[in-house]
Amino acid sequence: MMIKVLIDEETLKKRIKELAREIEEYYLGKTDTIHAVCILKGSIHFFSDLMLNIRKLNVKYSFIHVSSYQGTSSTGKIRVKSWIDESIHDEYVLLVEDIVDTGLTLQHIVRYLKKYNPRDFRIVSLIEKTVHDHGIPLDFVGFRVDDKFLVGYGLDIDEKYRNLPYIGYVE
Ligand SMILES: O=P(O)(O)OC[C@H]1O[C@H](OP(=O)(O)OP(=O)(O)O)[C@H](O)[C@@H]1O
Ligand SMILES: Nc1nc2[nH]cnc2c(=O)[nH]1
Repeated sequence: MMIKVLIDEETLKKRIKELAREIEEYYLGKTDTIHAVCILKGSIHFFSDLMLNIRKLNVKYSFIHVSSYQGTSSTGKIRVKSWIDESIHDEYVLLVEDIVDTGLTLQHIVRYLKKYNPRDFRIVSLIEKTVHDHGIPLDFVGFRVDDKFLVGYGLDIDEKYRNLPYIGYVE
């Protein structure tokens, strides 16, 4: 399969630093500690790089593992492989997602996380696809991309390409 570079390593790094500043700006004056929730597996690299750039806040980490894609299409069914406990109750929660496409994954996660009654609930996504009206208000977005199936920097096709250091698309 031919992979073309869409967002190179340097552009990713630069934008993630900017996102970290935007996120710090939002929380400073409200709280000194946030609770970041990483959605595995796709968000692993984004989560790690973003958190290493947040310098002005204490950050608690939690991890959720869900999946719904087979090949390049959503099965429409969200499989929850691992979940978190109620420790986000009354906390400033930042949900960290790599990509929002149909929005099904986030809709599911947000619905259940809100039952724990966090004090504040924000979402950051590295990429927002603009083809679907996914209907989820995203607080911080790295890049907006049209209808391409992306790989790399955590994103896969059947578990391949996650370790590419850039974001590419299949021709
Ligand atoms: O908005 P949606 O259409 O629901 O798509 C977005 C989700 O799809 C991918 O996860 P995937 O199911 O491939 O699992 P993975 O993160 O483990 O690769 C991606 O990491 C998002 O979580
Ligand atoms: N790898 C990958 N997973 C996705 N899940 C939803 N959209 C995408 C995409 O473009 N690439």
